[in-house]
Amino acid sequence: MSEPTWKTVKPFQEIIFERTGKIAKITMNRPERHNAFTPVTVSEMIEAFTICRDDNSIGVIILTGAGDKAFSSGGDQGVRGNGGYVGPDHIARLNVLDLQHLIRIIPKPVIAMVKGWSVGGGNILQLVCDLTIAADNAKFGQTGPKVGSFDAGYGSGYLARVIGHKRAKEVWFLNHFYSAEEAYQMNWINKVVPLADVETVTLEWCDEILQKSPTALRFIKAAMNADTDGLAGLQQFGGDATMLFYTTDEGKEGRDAFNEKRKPDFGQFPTFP
Ligand SMILES: CC(C)(COP(=O)(O)OP(=O)(O)OC[C@H]1O[C@@H](n2cnc3c(N)ncnc32)[C@H](O)[C@@H]1OP(=O)(O)O)[C@@H](O)C(=O)NCCC(=O)NCCSC(=O)CCC(=O)c1ccccc1C(=O)O
Repeated sequence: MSEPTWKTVKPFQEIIFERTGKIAKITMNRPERHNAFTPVTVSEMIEAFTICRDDNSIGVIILTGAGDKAFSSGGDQGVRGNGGYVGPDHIARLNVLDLQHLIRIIPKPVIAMVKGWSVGGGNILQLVCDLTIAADNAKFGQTGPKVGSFDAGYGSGYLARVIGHKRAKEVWFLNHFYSAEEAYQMNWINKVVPLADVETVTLEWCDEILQKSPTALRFIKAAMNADTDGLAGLQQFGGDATMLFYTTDEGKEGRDAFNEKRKPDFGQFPTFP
């Protein structure tokens, strides 16, 4: 595979947002803090993911951290205030929860490309991505109870679905770090590759995914989320079904009949067993 040419999509302060062809890459860019995120980092990621969601020419998204030492070490404890993390607007917030949700509902595959530390809220971001490819220097863990924090949402319930309840409690109660190989054995991640190959392999997976039907992938993602996310997941799946229905002649007949002030003729459309 030839070297990719990454082009900046939009300049940001605390992330890098690039693309090569139909592949977007969002990089948390605070390597001096092991890519710990602030409210600014998170709101920039939300903006970049939203651009990816709306851009029809982007088919798959990579989330990663700058440098080889860390994917992310979670919320920046230096800007943790009273009730959340504080940015330039002086409001304490946990906007990473909005980002987790966005990664879950964005109807395109999101791949975490993990090098080095994947810790705390950073590791939850890795968890909520659809797939994770790790370099062999990656280390995974939750530190919340050590630093006075916890994630009782995806970070607990979804983690338990992914690696099992006993393992998830071990992760949260003991706060150990796990090697990439251990994380792979626990089904926490999809693949471990040498550090030097991690981007090449991630791009190969992206290229394979891009050969597949985007609508099929969208529904597979939504269906799996519906299974784990309750009514919110079903809402997402239902929204996708409505979107498809709106593209059918039967759906359009309802709209057209209303606008033309006539009775709709739904009998003309086939039904399937
Ligand atoms: C990751 C470490 C184990 C790496 O250790 P080491 O290799 O020895 O590097 P260090 O020398 O410790 O770190 C280098 C440099 O970076 C600074 N740094 C590292 N992590 C952070 C951080 N999270 N915040 C601020 N700064 C950080 C470190 O101080 C060093 O700076 P110097 O100036 O050189 O001293 C180790 O670094 C480590 O344990 N880091 C802390 C990990 C951690 O506890 N993270 C926070 C967990 S809590 C969290 O993420 C909450 C997230 C959240 O918002 C949330 C809340 C509620 C619900 C959901 C969420 C959610 O995120 O989903």
